[in-house]
Amino acid sequence: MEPIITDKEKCRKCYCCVRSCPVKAIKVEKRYTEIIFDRCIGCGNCLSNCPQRAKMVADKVGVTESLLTSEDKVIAVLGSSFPAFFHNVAPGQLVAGLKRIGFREVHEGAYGAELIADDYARITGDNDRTYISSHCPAIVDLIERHYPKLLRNLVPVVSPMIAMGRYLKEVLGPKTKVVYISSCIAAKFETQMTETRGAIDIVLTYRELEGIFRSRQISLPALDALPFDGLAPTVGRLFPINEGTFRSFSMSADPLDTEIVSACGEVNVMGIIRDLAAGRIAPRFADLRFCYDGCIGGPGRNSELTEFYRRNLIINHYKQDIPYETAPHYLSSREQTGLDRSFASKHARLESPKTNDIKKILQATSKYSVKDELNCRACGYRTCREYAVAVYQGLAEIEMCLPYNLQQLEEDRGRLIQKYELARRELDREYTDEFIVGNDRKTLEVLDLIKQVGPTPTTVLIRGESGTGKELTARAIHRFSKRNDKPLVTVNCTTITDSLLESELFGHKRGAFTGAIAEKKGLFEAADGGTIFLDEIGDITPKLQAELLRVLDMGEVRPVGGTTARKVDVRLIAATNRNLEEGVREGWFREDLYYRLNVFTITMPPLRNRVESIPILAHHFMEKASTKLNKRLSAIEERAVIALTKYPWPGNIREMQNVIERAAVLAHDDVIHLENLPLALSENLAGSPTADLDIRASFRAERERHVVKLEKKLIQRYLAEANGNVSRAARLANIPRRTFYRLLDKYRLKDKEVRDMPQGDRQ
Ligand SMILES: Nc1ncnc2c1ncn2[C@@H]1O[C@H](COP(=O)(O)OP(=O)(O)OP(=O)(O)O)[C@@H](O)[C@H]1O
Repeated sequence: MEPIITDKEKCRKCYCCVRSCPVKAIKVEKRYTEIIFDRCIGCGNCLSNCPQRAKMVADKVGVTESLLTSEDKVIAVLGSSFPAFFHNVAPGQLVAGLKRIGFREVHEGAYGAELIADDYARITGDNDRTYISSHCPAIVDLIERHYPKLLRNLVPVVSPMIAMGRYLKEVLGPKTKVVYISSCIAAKFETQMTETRGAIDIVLTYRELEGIFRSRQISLPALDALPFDGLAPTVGRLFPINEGTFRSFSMSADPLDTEIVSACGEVNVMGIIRDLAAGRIAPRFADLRFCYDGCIGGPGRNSELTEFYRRNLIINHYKQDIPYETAPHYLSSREQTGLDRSFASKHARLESPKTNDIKKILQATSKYSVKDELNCRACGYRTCREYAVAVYQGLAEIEMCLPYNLQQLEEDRGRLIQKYELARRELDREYTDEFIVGNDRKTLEVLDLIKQVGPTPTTVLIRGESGTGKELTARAIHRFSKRNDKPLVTVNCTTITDSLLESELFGHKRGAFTGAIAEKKGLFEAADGGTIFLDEIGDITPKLQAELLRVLDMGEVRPVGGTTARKVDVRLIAATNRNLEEGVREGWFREDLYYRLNVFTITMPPLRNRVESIPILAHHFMEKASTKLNKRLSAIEERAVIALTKYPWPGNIREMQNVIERAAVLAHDDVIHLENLPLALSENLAGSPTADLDIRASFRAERERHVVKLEKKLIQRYLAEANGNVSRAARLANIPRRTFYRLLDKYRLKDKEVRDMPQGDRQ
């Protein structure tokens, strides 16, 4: 099993591991990130930097436990940094704890540094080439996997850990099992290498060992100290701290000596390795450790302690007299141990992209020029180009680019808003689709015009005061048209600013104006095949008028910032309450557009000219209000109807609808009374000289109301008797089917069957 594992469920693809990996050994999969072990150097950065703890050390506790219960002689070796981890207990108590869990002997790994000291001094004294220390397994991996050119510069000697393993097996026999305990993750990788395999059986972290003590309920401070086994190290105990190599190997370390380079920590080490590989520097010896603060800063360190404190703990341990009980066989065998090692190139070469490949990848993430390359590092790579190379090599994904993602989201948002708007408009149409109510001559004339012009492709201009039903008429025209299965897009030209209206109607290209970060389709395109209703057309700018004329003349739209036009098939219905003729005379409305619009005009009469329809409209709005307010209103008091008919209605039908809704709210019983109407209406009625007229009007209104109710009930009854079959219901009623449909429409009795019936059947 690989030493580091990924919990795929926990990984949230935040790219922290990608960002912190010095050799980009992380592959981004669809839902998680994975380590590429051929490239990994075991530095453990991905472990320390994963906020979700999705990257974990593969647990070696289980195998250690079963080894301890076997017949084998199992020896524990404490890495030289152990005093900087187990700082609350005496070293002897730790030894006692280890023996309690079954280790036969406990050694200090620091002795391993002393084992290799002579070889180091000898080899690095030979100045035929630059030597790079090989005691840090992450450095060895770095060179073997990424800088094979420097292989010959590595000191051909094993690390202190491997030296200890080989030494112990030499002295105690090859069947002895050695468990090495340290803060180093790369050590776990090192034991698996062909060149070093067999020396150490298991590498545990200090934390894993702590876990074993906990599970066995062993409290170290409560134990009596026991002596260490084997040979006691001296200067080797200083090995884990920064520059400890020189003390442990008895080498001189003059800070002014440019022949010797000593560095620890990723940034420093990577810089030196690059310099060495490029031949920029050629010291006699480069002592390198990948972790900051040396081996006391390993990924498995005690991070509750500061570097300074950890360092002091090591120095104090070095100065202490630690009890040892050395068996005689340890005193003679040291000379025989073979401590040399070889290195091999494990360089897994990834295919390098060509300039054109990089360009294509950059373009796929909307980077068309150098200016677009933000190098923001959100993806984990230092530059957009490094990231593009990783995408090419299959290590990264296009979706990792944050600015690109944001742009995509913005585009999607734009598309969704547009879809939502269309859906909302359709829903509005579905649920508020109203029929034109009124039985006065002028309303009937309007209905006739709608029926005539509806099925034609003709542009219609609807004129009339505000609230007279212009939009209702536009909807009715669309319903009567052959396009009624396609969208009706309604736009109020005064609700958005002129510049936005243009892009709203015709769309825009990316970068057409500040904020146009993505291309957007316009409403004309959204209405393709259907109808667009431009309300308040008298208020659009001359520039927009020109564009509109172009759409009407050529049947094509040109997006803002675009050079090419797109064909659209849209029927235009426009409405205005402004005097366009005056506009033409005064120059604020283009004459050519005026003539283009004024092909078929429907003028909506103001409510004051359709007084006859007021009672029926009032009842219609009362029913609407009942449904909306969930009230059972059944009548409007006679006096109230008269007051409604006498009022001049400056706000037309909309105003009346609002008045009735307000009255419906105020009504205490199921009748709207005069008192429920606004004062302006009731006062208008008081002392009216036309009382007779009022009574006549009220009689007509009452009769109309009763007739309407009766008619509706009859239609419902016939429909029920015919089980919803309209043809049969019409036969039962002995009226033409078409008339029956008209009545169904009038009373909004469009049951499911009627709706589902093909259009032709309804004629
Ligand atoms: N003949 C009618 N029958 C039923 N309801 C009507 C009628 N005319 C208008 N309405 C209702 O009155 C309200 C105003 O109508 P509409 O929005 O069509 O008027 P408009 O002339 O387009 O107004 P504006 O000029 O302010 O845009 C709507 O709720 C509409 O349903």
